Amino acid sequence: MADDQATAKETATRPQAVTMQPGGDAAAPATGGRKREIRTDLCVIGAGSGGLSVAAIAASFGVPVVLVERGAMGGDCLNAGCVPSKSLIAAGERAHAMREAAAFGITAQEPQVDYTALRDHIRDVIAGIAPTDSQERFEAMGVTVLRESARFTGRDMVEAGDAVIRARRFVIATGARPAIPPIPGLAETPHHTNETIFDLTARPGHLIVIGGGPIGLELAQAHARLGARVSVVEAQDILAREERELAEVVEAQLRREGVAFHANAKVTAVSGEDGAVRITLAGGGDAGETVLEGTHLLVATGRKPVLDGLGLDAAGIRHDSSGIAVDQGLRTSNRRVYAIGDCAGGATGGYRFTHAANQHAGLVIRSALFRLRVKLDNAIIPRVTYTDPELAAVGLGEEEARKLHKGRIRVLRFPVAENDRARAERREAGHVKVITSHKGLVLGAAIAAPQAGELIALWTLAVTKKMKVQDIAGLVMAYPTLSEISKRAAVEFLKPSARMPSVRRLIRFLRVFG
Ligand SMILES: Cc1cc2nc3c(=O)[nH]c(=O)nc-3n(C[C@H](O)[C@H](O)[C@H](O)COP(=O)(O)OP(=O)(O)OC[C@H]3O[C@@H](n4cnc5c(N)ncnc54)[C@H](O)[C@@H]3O)c2cc1C
Ligand SMILES: NC(=O)c1ccc[n+]([C@@H]2O[C@H](COP(=O)([O-])OP(=O)(O)OC[C@H]3O[C@@H](n4cnc5c(N)ncnc54)[C@H](O)[C@@H]3O)[C@@H](O)[C@H]2O)c1
Repeated sequence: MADDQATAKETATRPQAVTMQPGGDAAAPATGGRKREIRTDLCVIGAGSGGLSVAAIAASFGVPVVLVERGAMGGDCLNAGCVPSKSLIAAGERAHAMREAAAFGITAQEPQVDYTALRDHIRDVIAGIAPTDSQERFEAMGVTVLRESARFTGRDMVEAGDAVIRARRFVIATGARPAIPPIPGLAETPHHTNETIFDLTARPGHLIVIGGGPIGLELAQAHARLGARVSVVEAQDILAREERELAEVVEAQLRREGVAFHANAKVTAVSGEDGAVRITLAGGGDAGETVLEGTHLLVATGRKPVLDGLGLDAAGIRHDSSGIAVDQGLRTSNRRVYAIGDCAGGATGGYRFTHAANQHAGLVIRSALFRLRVKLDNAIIPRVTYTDPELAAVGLGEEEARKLHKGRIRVLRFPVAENDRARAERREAGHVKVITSHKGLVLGAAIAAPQAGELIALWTLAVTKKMKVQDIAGLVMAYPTLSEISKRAAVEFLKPSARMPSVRRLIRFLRVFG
């Protein structure tokens, strides 16, 4: 989903079209079919979250833009990522609520799940959002949309179908795809990734998920709630990039819901056919070898940038396995070319989120259109895993903060179980953890709680605006809301001062005045 698109009111000046020879050189002798040349200010490759945002904002300023997309408009987020996964998760929540209803005095029921109808729900949500990202909408904004594969043929030239595009600036936003690990037998064994799992029309009997990161866990919990038996196999700890104490909250909840975990396990072999897969593990809590037998296999072992066929070398653009190398201004080694979103490596730090791609888009606009100096700040990008409870974090974690601030930090916690709203809803697992400097500057926060993805907004503001935790402690939060958890964690910062003898002496002294 592209952000920041709604502002494109005026249509952009159209790019100029002329005819030229193959190979991209207007002066070259004709050697075959003629290519049409398009001269434009901005050429964006990829119409996913990042590319659409750049195109929409540039068009809203009347800048001529060519947008090249070889697949579905909207990219991964709309078609195989955020939107289908959150639609599936929403269905899982409904099923879970039916099973858990007895605690509220309502007869609990085992939900009957129709996976074909579930797939239709997912498709319907995608179809509802698709017009926002559509070719028609972007053309109406004045963007020239080419449904082709783009390839650099020179430092300032891209070929796309029968067009050669010469642009002042290029933005590469080609996204990422599932990274499939080289496990013996995996390539020959039927398996799903995020590109196919949302098309299931029957409930998996036993879904084995390889990869205990955000994708693996979100989909594991959703399918378990929809009635599938689910096992997760992970080479490291579960949600290894997050703080252990918070990842453990999520893991414990999934275990309670019946998900089996095999963490710190090595998959040594995969075999089988449709409906009957076998995974052989070494480690994972068992001394020897374990064999898991399942009906379906989902591979969620990370993402790799989509760079194939882009002709990066022809344009002098450096890249490696983490993506296109960019500096803090999102510029590649070719100064005319930026790279944003999931395909970018280097200074982006591998933050692969729709909102990170949108943030990149905003920076590129300032740099390419207004020639301003821009600088990425990864510390202000929140990350959320949409399990239940959700796990959200922003800024520095405890270990990182301790290192950077030479141990002079404060760690504040407050449990969800002491929040009245959470109690009323019987969703008491988790806590908020806030890291500050010894003077109270908010360095980071992490939350495992219901709606942690919403709650992290306050801490994202605090980190972005370099606020002090005392500012949060002084906020009036509506009662009863989950947001009170954040305030109560902030108040923890002030508690030691309430115990200071000097403060108590002052109160005793002030009593003298009546
Ligand atoms: C299952 C799943 C769930 C996710 N959930 C979330 C979430 O809840 N929140 C969140 O913030 N993020 C989430 N993400 C991540 C999010 O989807 C990505 O970070 C985001 O889509 C990246 O946007 P992008 O523009 O970089 O790439 P994409 O959206 O992937 O778009 C890239 C586009 O470029 C096109 N392209 C590639 N090469 C070429 C070429 N040579 N010529 C022309 N076109 C080309 C592709 O066809 C594609 O349409 C999720 C991802 C997955 C897989
Ligand atoms: N809620 C969100 O915002 C959201 C949701 C899903 C995905 N995403 C984005 O997509 C990215 C990719 O997600 P992901 O979960 O696929 O990747 P990830 O890299 O976060 O996690 C993949 C996990 O697979 C494990 N793994 C790798 N090879 C393995 C093997 N052979 N056997 C067992 N385990 C193995 C890794 O140790 C890792 O923990 C995320 O980093 C995130 O940026 C975001």
